Formats: sequence, C-alpha cells, structure tokens
Amino acid sequence: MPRVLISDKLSPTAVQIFKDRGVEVDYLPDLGKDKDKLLEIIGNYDGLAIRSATKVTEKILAAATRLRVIGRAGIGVDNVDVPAATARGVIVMNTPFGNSITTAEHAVAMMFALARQIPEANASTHEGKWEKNRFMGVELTSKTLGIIGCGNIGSIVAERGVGLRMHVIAFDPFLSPERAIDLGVEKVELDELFRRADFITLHTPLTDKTRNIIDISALLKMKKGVRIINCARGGLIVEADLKAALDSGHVAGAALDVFEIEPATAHPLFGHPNVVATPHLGASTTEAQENVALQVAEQMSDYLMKGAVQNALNMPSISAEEAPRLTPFVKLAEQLGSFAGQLTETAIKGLRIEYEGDVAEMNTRALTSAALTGLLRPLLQTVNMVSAPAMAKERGIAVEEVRREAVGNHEALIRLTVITERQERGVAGTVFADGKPRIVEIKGIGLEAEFAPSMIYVTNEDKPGFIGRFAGIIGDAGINIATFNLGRLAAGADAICLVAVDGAVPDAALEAVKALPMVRQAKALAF
Ligand SMILES: NC(=O)c1ccc[n+]([C@@H]2O[C@H](COP(=O)([O-])OP(=O)(O)OC[C@H]3O[C@@H](n4cnc5c(N)ncnc54)[C@H](O)[C@@H]3O)[C@@H](O)[C@H]2O)c1
Ligand SMILES: O=C(O)CC[C@@H](O)C(=O)O
Repeated sequence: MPRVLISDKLSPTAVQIFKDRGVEVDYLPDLGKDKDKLLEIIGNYDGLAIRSATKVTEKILAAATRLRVIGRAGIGVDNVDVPAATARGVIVMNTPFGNSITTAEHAVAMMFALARQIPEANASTHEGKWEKNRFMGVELTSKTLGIIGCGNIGSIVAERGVGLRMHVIAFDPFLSPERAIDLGVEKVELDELFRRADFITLHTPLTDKTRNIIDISALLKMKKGVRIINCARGGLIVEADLKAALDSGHVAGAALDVFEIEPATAHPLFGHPNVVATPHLGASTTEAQENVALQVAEQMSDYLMKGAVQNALNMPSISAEEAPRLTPFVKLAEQLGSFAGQLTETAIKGLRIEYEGDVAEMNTRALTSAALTGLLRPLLQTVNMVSAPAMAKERGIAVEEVRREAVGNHEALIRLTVITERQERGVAGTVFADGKPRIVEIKGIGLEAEFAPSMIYVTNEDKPGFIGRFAGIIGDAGINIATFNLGRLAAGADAICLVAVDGAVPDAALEAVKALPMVRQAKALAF
C-alpha cells in the first residue's frame, strides 16, 4: 500500500480521501517547519502533500528514496526544487484554480484596507481614541487600478475592479487584446501602468523576469500617492526601496501578504503606519482550503493507485502503452516550444505545429500540449501539459496542427512556427536513433544541435572573424564551450550559431557578444 506524508496543515478532507482510496497516510501538520525531522523520515514515503511551509530542497529529495509524487495544495511551487524533483523522477503536482477566487478577494480586501486605513482605524478605536479626523480615506470609484500579471487571479481582480467602477489597466505580455476586451481592461505597457495607476496589485509568479519588478526606479515612475498591494510572492518588490518610498510619502500605502523571507516575524516595514500586513493569508479561506485539499488528495491517490497524471508540472499525461515511443518526441516538442518561448518577447497570436513522417501517426495531442507547455513556461509558472492548451486558448493563441508524410531527409520531424504581431519564427527538430532530441532547422536555416541545459543563440551576418571573436569573449568570461553548431542561408547571408556551454552565461559576456558588429541578436537559453 502506498504511503503518503502530509507535512503542512491541510483540511481533514485530504486525510479521508487518501484513506478511502487505499493510501496509507500520516498527518503531521507541523513537520514542514522541522527540516531535520523531515529529512529523517521522508525516506519512508511514496507521496508528500504540502502547502507552503515545507521546503522540498535537493537535500530532502536526495533522502526521499521512495518518493514518487509531491502534491502542492495550492498554486506556487517555489518551495519545491522542481528541477531536482524532475531529475529524480518525482512528479510535482499542484492544484491550479482551487484558491484563485479566495486570493483575488484578499487582494481586493487589502485595497479597501489601504483606501480607508481600516486596520489602523480599528486599532485606534479599540484603544478608546475616537480619532475621526485622523483617518481620511480615498474612494475607489473612478480610480485607476493597475494589475501586473493578468492570469487566473489577476483576471478575477480585474473583474472585481470593473465591478467597483474602477478603470482597470493591466500589464501582462501574455494577455491577448481579445481577452483584455472580454475582461473590460486596458492592456498597457509596464511603464504606462506605473505612470497612471492609483492602486497597483501584483499577480505574477516569481520568475527571473518578475523578481524585483518593483524597485526604486519603478517606484519613481509611479504617481505620488500610489498604493501598492502584493498578494502574489515576496521578492517581486524590493522591500528596502518600498520602505524608502513610504517614508518619503511618495507611496501612500502598501498592503503585503507575502514577504521575501517567510515566516516574516520581524521586518523593517512592520509598525509602519501606512503598511497593512497579513501572514500569507491569500489562500486561507475554508472554501479554498477545502478545494485544494480535496484536489491534491484525489490527484495523488489517482497517481499512486492507478498511474493517472493530472496537473503535473514536470510530467506529460501519457498512457502506459504509448509511453516508450512517444516520450522522446514529447521531450522534443517541449524543448522546441521552450526554444521558441524564450526567444519571443511580444504577445503570441498563433502557433503552427507541423508533424511530418512517423510522428504524424503518434498522439499529437500530447505532443502539441508539450510544445505549448514549453512555449508558455517562460511566463506561466503553473503551466503543464494538462493546462497548456486551455491557457493558450484563454490567451487567444490560435493553434494549428498540420500532419503530413515525410518530405525531407528525416523520418520524423516536428516544426513549430510561432506567429506574433511582428513576425513568424520557425524551428524544427527530430529524434535520432539514440533517442536524443535535436534541433535541425531554425528560421529555415539547417543545422544540427542537441539541446543542453545552458545555450547561447546568435543570429549574425556570415562574415569572417565572427567565430574567433565570439569564442574569445566566451573564453575570456571563463565559460567552457561544449558544442558549437553553425548554419547559414548562403555565403555572406544570414547565419545562426547555437552553442552549448558549461554553466550560466554572465550578462557582461552576452552584452559583449551583442556588441560585435556582425551580430543581430544574442540570447542565453536554458533547457
Ligand atoms: N498569497 C497567496 O496565498 C497566494 C495564493 C495563490 C496564488 N498566489 C500567487 O499568485 C501568483 C499568481 O497566481 P495565478 O494563479 O494567477 O497564476 P497564473 O499563472 O494564472 O497567472 C500569472 C500571470 O502572470 C503573467 N506574467 C508572467 N510573467 C510576467 C511578467 N514578467 N510581467 C507581467 N505578467 C507576467 C502571466 O502571463 C500570467 O498571466 C502566483 O505567484 C501564486 O503563487 C499567492
Ligand atoms: O498554502 C497557502 O496558504 C498559500 C498558497 C499560495 O501561496 C499558493 O501559491 O497557492
């Protein structure tokens, strides 16, 4: 009988569901805070169900020799080392949507709390002071609400904001113009949002692109008197910069549910008269906790008892029979999607996926989901093979599948063409007999390259001297080149260079490559 550990506080519903489905369960709600104890016992379990207190590090995973699945009762999985789990073959599942309404409502409550200084007024009234003149608020009606990140939660906040007769503007590179119209929001660039918003609320995941999205330079672009709400993740705001802006009066108020270091028991912003703080309560309602507990227990039981996979962040949904043949092509489709997604910086209107030869006969639904997962992953932390098609549809990305017999040299080929306002970019790949996916064409230029964890992609004019100068910059930065792949349209015409390197590429080295006269574009990619 599989055995599951619940190491954070979860509704009793979860315990009952595990038992009903034949899974042995230990409920130790405070264990997540005790790293040593968790390390000691994790080796006894096939499944681990968590919320945000348990940190599933590489060390914990190394000790979790039996572990097959981690279930996060909630959305954010930043307390789980997903790459390390993937490397050890442990599925990581979450429960998207279960707490979205609740979290959106908390953000709206925080906005009201700021507008009318409710926490301060409450404390003062309880102290017997009747400070009627101290607490002069502002109305929300007709104010501009700026939403950064208009996904599940951001969209709900947008709808509530429209209902409050606010003018809602949103910055989200993946928000399609059609979806913005449906929601009744105005899609704007980030600087415009900073310049116009009276209230700013954050609803993005914490990624390399969103970390410190509100720093001193962003704060200085905002209106004097702006109020800021963060119910997404600590780390999106530079807390010291926010404190300076609050102290100077440039920011009139901030409402924070999340902090860079949690639990936050002492903090420079605590006690500030214009700061409202809650201890990561965004998802804490009876309804949301019931939803996520039920969902996580069902999903984990289904996997442990039947092998069914739902809402996994690192695992495609594939039946046992088709798995051996499909798996390398799933990997190829996801890596091609990731390649295209990392190179695309504007809203995606469409994706055309051409399946040629043997692969056209396979489960192309799974392959298309894998391609969309890779494409959307740079922006959507929670996307997985189950949710990717719906998320693409919601964002107005039209997906076209084309199947045909082999036309070129490859028995099986997948070609992805990403369509944006500005351009179409195509990338194709195949799987050779060794089972390894390879890129064989980029923007119509043939080459042959394996995917590697860290790569540099360069487009350049085919002129003498490029390779030497490029290699010099990379070598001087102390980076070892693992493989070097070149392709060009014709002598002296457009050329492409795809280089696998050992380790991360420093920004300075990348900037130096970009500055070479024959280089048009250079980008660091991670797979
Ligand atoms: N406080 C809480 O208790 C609580 C509860 C639930 C979720 N959350 C957090 O809320 C966040 C959002 O959750 P969700 O379910 O709406 O996720 P989601 O994936 O549905 O939406 C995130 C949105 O952010 C957008 N985005 C990504 N990068 C961006 C960028 N650089 N600039 C602007 N937009 C960007 C994406 O396009 C997407 O639309 C997550 O970090 C989640 O962990 C917090
Ligand atoms: O479990 C919680 O209380 C917080 C969950 C929330 O941060 C999430 O990302 O879903």
